[in-house]
Amino acid sequence: MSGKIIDGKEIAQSVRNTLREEVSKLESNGTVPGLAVILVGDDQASKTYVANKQKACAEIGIYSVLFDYPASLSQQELLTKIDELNQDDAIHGILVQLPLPAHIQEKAIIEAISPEKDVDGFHPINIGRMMTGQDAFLPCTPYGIMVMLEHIGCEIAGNHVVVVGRSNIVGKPSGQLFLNKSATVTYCHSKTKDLAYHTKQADILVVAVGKKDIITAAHVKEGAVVIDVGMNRNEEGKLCGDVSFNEVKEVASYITPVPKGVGPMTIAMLLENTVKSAKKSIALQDA
Ligand SMILES: Nc1nc2c(c(=O)[nH]1)N[C@@H](CN(C=O)c1ccc(C(=O)N[C@@H](CCC(=O)O)C(=O)O)cc1)CN2
Repeated sequence: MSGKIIDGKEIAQSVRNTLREEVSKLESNGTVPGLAVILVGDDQASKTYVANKQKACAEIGIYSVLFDYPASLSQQELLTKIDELNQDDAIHGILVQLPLPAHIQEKAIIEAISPEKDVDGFHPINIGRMMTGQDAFLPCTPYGIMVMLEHIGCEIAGNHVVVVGRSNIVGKPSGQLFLNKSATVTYCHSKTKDLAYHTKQADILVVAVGKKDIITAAHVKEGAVVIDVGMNRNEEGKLCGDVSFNEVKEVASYITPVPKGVGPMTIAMLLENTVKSAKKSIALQDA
């Protein structure tokens, strides 16, 4: 079997096309969705992601404003800016690009963002809402994975999903979203004994570890759907995921590539959350 490649770039484009129409309707009713993007420090990859997020906003008519700070910014200065943005009616979403410099506590920053503007879906209130099946801003990468699977018509209920990785922004919430859709979910991590035993049970395998080639063909059941969230560089400096793509695609029924797989979906879902927040703010004004 040779797996079909899930084209994240194409699916993200179709999400953006739908959003462009929604933004134009909002605009004609006097609301321009607004996103504040906060970048602290000089991390090159973060600069690229932030630039891509702003470009995607511009393409569909979302107003975005960048606050680009040096790594020396204090935690208090950042908290003050977030407080100001929480109160700014032109801003519907606030995004603080991660990782932050070591002297700034990620938890304190995430918790300072109003849950109603938390378009990254990282605030404990949104995580709690997601866990209890309430309406919430969903974390963009896990949300993007669900949209990709829906796009290919992948059955979730009753299927066994194995998530490799337990980060707060990808692994843990991905498993929860699958559970919400009635999958049987197993989490694997650095202390898991016999990783291949578990991953071979997966109908859907999600890999978010950040280690090149951690998943090979020997880890994958014939016909499984494989979602690679890894973002690594190989010996030649080229982007690659956590999955040995060339060999696993021969075993999987579907597989996401890196690049042009999950990454573009992360940005598309950020736009989706920002538009959702703008719509909610209008509903609140009208109530
Ligand atoms: N505040 C946040 N910080 C971080 C998040 C997040 O969702 N919110 N996720 C990651 C980084 N990330 C988004 O910020 C992200 C990573 C990768 C891509 C992407 O489109 N990748 C491309 C390749 C890009 C390249 O050439 O370097 C692809 O896969 O095709 C988008 C977003 C950590 N921080």
